[in-house]
Amino acid sequence: MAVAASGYLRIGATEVDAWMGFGTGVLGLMEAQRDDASGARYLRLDDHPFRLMIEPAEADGLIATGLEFPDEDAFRACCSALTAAGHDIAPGSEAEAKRRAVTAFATTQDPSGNVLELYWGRELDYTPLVSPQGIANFVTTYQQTGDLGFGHLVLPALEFDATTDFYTEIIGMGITDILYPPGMDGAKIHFMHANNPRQHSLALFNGPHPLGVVHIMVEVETMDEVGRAMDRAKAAGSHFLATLGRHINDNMCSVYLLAPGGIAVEFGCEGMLIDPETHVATVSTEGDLWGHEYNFPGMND
Ligand SMILES: Cc1ccc(O)c(O)c1CC[C@@H]1C(=O)CC[C@]2(C)C(=O)CC[C@@H]12
Ligand SMILES: [Fe+2]
Repeated sequence: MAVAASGYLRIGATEVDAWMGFGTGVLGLMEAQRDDASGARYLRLDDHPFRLMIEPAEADGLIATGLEFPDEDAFRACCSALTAAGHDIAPGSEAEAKRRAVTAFATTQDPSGNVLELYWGRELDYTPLVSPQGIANFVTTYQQTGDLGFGHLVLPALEFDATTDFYTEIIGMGITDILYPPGMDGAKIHFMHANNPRQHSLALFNGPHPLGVVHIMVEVETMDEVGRAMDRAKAAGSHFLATLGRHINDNMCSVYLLAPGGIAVEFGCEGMLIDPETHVATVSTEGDLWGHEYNFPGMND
């Protein structure tokens, strides 16, 4: 029943071209050409046909998170467990599955209302990944073969305890660590891993977020690629949501940028891996070894 990875994100954008310009020009992701009459555009990080789907929308924000299951049995078992626990779940049509390049998927919501697409059987893209910014590799695999997923995301979870139980008991994630961020009274973050070594694939924050996602993260192999992305972000006039810093829990050295429309994107390197089978959850009272000075829009006005 354990989920394999955070596979893809569907992002709604009021200005799709601007998002694509940021995705390719600043983040260095590759645009994937796919037949799509809806005006959606696609970004690749690896051999998955896309990891980010950027869709024209009335409002900016996260539309859905695609969670990958290892096979049909695991996918069906999770769907059955959701139904048994009283959650609404809607099967995706064949055409909708084709658009996502998956064999089958089903849509549901976690108890805080975050939309999830559970899927299995992705059709891979064999054409070489060519980053428009010359990034050799995004970190989505380990030991050549294992899938680490696209990166990670943090979802708002007002129903914090019920949502945590939903991911650990039904989706099959494990708690990696729990953070009480210093200076944020009552704030709590649950970092959770899927059945792969990425330290966290999905985290829950016990507050609201107008965009439906607190941030998303993509990882590169070297500090130089983080630095080069910072130069491109500066040249493009992107807002830096946080300065360069290194997290304690996953050792990630990263910077946070704002994409057009406002979604925060963490861009980092050197993320630590864990053994999902044997990992023991810990509790942190600090988020950073150094850096990550936040500058939320309007904070210093
Ligand atoms: C603390 C931490 C560890 C690993 C991560 O990948 C990571 O993103 C974080 C920071 C999480 C978190 C956030 O996303 C938005 C703003 C937050 C709530 C803060 O203001 C402190 C912690 C931050
Ligand atoms: Fe993060």
